[in-house]
Amino acid sequence: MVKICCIGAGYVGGPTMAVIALKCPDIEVAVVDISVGRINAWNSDQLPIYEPGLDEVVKQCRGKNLFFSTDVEKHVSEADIVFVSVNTPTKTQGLGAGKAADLTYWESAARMIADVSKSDKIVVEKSTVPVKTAEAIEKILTHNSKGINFQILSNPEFLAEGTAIQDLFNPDRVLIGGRETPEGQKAIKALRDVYAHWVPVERIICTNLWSAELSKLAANAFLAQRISSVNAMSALCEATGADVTEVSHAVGKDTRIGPKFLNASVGFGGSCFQKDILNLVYICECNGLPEVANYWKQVIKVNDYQKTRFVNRVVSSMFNTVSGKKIAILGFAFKKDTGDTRETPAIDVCKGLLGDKAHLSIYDPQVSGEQIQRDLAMKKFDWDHPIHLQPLSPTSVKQVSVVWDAYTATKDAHGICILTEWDEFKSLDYKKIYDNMQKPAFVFDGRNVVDAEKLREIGFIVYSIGKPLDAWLKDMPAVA
Ligand SMILES: NC(=O)C1=CN([C@@H]2O[C@H](COP(=O)(O)OP(=O)(O)OC[C@H]3O[C@@H](n4cnc5c(N)ncnc54)[C@H](O)[C@@H]3O)[C@@H](O)[C@H]2O)C=CC1
Ligand SMILES: O=C(O)[C@H]1O[C@H](OP(=O)(O)OP(=O)(O)OC[C@H]2O[C@@H](n3ccc(=O)[nH]c3=O)[C@H](O)[C@@H]2O)[C@H](O)[C@@H](O)[C@@H]1O
Repeated sequence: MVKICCIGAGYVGGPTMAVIALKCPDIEVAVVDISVGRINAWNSDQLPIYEPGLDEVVKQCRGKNLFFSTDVEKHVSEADIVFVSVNTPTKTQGLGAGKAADLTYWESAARMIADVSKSDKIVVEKSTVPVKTAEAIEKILTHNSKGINFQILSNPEFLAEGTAIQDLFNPDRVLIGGRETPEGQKAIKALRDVYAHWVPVERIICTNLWSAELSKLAANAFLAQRISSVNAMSALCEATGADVTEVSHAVGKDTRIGPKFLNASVGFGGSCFQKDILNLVYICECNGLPEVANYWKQVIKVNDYQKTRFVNRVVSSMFNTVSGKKIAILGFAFKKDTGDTRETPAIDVCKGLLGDKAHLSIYDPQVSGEQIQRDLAMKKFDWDHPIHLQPLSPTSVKQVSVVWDAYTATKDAHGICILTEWDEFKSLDYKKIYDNMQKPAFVFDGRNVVDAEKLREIGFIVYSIGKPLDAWLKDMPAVA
């Protein structure tokens, strides 16, 4: 029986391995992690991450051919294929701080693999890494190998949170990069055989190592660039009276452009877009390509601009101050159907409003108060280090309360900011909410989820990203 071990039981390692176990009953899969809490949660009824459909997949295989364990060394030494799916956050200190990927966790995993291995292994980069990482990993493994043969493959993951199981069941493509030697090709075939249990072979793309590594960074950069493009347009729409939804629709109808990923928003978030683009920028700079670096940097600058623009819109609309005012924040996760808050635009928007002395009442159906408090107190880039290495929850940020339903959050509020597109925000009883708010009552829809016309009929002053402005808002222009 082929044995797989995955180092890192996070958002990628957990769901990916659960699906491999489900689709490949002839393979034994062990997911290992140094975080005892995370592994305990994977072995309980309350999984450590919220992902639609994940519970069922885990329930079907756990204890049969899927195991979660903290015995990292045992499972690595027994495995034929070792996936490495550990954090690759942005460096916070030293050379390349604020841009380069921090490969500390990857390197320590590689050294451990070399230490405990007694048989040949295929080592698979699942984490997103800088192009050429495989070369460094190869060096670590071969210099410490005691004669064991390691083949390195790059097999980046393209799943999106909230749809991880769907994406894994039916991926657009699986990408496998390896050495162009007979041994490298043999390793590629072994991994292709795993995916071929359920992925049509024409969707399994095999390349050289560097193409696979770079394709992952490129894919995330292209996706984020689309959002920054539409968000840049949203500012121009507000200035001209065009409607960004109509513009996106018209642009996306061109089959060369396509309709997906053209929703204007308060900004993109999530653990990867910013981190991976910063990493790409750093690699370009290191390779003497400042023009290319600046081109991609602009995607992040526009994203920051969009968040600042939103905060300024809120403050300027409310008579240029939110000091002492209650603002309800609906949604804190970086997108719907996940409890993940890493690099969520809500952090920057909340910090911006707190900077203007607002009182925030925050509601998100999947994010705990403790997490929100930690996020609002955390330093930039700390969020993507392993949980057990993150700062313990500090004292709560005063002026912030976290509540468990939208009606409590909005009671007596002066304004509402919608920052995540949770479906439930579409069907709230906005009449009831309006009646319980201070007047004039404002809604700032950072995700274009509400029916603005209906809300205006109720009496709200409504701001929707990239849509023609209410007369009130026109009179109070926001400067980003
Ligand atoms: N979150 C996402 O949707 C996606 C993430 N990625 C990439 O996948 C990688 C992992 O991301 P996530 O799963 O989100 O991270 P995560 O933080 O959820 O999980 C990583 C896990 O690795 C563990 N770990 C770190 N060092 C370890 C070691 N030496 N031995 C054992 N366990 C160790 C940590 O304790 C943590 O539980 C990153 O490179 C990310 O860029 C790629 C595609 C999608
Ligand atoms: O490498 C990764 O981590 C992953 O990053 C993204 O996945 P994810 O961040 O989970 O979620 P997305 O659906 O891409 O959304 C990212 C952010 O963009 C925002 N977004 C998305 C689409 C859109 O049209 N507009 C928009 O503002 C979302 O609200 C969210 O804040 C990519 O979609 C995945 O392919 C990739 O594997």
